[in-house]
Amino acid sequence: MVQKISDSVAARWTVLIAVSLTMMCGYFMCDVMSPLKTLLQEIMGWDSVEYGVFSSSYGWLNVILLMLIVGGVILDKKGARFTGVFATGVMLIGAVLKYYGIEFIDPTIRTTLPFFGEMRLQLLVTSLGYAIFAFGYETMGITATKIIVRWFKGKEMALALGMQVAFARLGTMLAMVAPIPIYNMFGKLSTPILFCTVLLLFGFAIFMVFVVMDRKLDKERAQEALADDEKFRFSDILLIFRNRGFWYIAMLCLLFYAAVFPFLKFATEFMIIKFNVNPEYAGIIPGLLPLGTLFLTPLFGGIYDKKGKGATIMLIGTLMLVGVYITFSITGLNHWLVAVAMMIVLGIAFSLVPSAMWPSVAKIIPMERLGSAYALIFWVQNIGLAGVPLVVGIVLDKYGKVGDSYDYTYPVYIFLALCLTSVIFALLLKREDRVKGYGLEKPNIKK
Ligand SMILES: NCCCC[C@H](NC(=O)[C@@H](N)CCCCN)C(=O)O
Repeated sequence: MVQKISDSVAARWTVLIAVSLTMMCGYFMCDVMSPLKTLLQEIMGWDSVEYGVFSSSYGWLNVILLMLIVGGVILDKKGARFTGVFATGVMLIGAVLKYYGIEFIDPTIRTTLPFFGEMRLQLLVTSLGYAIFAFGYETMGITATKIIVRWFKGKEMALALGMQVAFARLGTMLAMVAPIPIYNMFGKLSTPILFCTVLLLFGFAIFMVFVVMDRKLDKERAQEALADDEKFRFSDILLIFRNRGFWYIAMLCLLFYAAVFPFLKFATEFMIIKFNVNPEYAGIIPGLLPLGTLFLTPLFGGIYDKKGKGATIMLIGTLMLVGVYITFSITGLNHWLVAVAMMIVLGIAFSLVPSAMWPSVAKIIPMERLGSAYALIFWVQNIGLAGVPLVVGIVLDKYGKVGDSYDYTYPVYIFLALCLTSVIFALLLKREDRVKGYGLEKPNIKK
């Protein structure tokens, strides 16, 4: 049998590292504003609703204009190399616009928009930048997943997917920990964004390593009769829509991720207000979450590969998240050690669910529809990623204002409701697996 470049362990792990590093830079940019929420309020005058509008702009293009689905189509039509370069370029354009908004636009200038009414010009431009960035970032997310499937199919795929998520968490951790020290060093709110933009440029360059190697793989594969298994087809969407297991996992993804990533957008301020943490170090506690997931996601992925129990792993993860938000909701529990302990539990939950969820999609949806399925799940998930921060911002502003500060009781209830509902979908998925025999409880590696 002819050896392909993807048969070389060194080559495929080089590809994984290159793609994961590009994504890591994207994850850093995605959450870089989160620890700056309080400073945005103090320096630029943004209130919680405005911060919520900014965070929800994540879905303006991806969800409302269905651009995430367009990203999936581009991926099919033009392939992973083109789409990766395109998506990283789009991320860069969005990042530059976001930087421009914060650095150069006077926060007092207001503009009037049809339907939306009056708003800060700075908020509008920064949000547009974030919306463009999010389109590139999510498109790159689907592209990265397909690249890993393409290079690792039949090999250590779940471990590779787990490693990519681990790199992603490193990016989120940087976003939690680095912005405030960078701000303190340079005294400007825009500098952390500039820092990320430069890193993204590095991500763009490193993606070229993949481009070169993948071109080689393409040449080798051209000699084989390739199955048409990586295409995005509109007809596939209907077939996926009829699959109940898909909906259970998509809803679980929507609810679970909506209870974690949007929380991180408010977590630094939450640590300051509820646990009286010094603002200078407040980002470090939420930063513990990605730190733990960094090591645990590949570990749990490996366990799923060898021992199975995917549906149970997801159920345990959602139950742990419920425990975290119940603890956060108890008024008297406000020692910073409780915050640290809960972040560790949250980190374990946030490793369990993704490590089992992403490989499980491949057991529910046949290979030829997997690309479409990932694009659709990302789209459903983006509804929560975009909508929940806006709802939390509005709730904080309407019902949580306490002088210049906020009471986070209602937002914690919102997050608790989201994860309680996710438990229901985890249970439904487990039952559907028993009925349909998807094999979610079976190991991925066949003996
Ligand atoms: N190979 C599958 C990787 C998915 C990882 C997953 N990412 C997402 O779900 C993205 N749609 C967006 C996450 C938003 C982060 N700011 C993850 O667990 O990160």
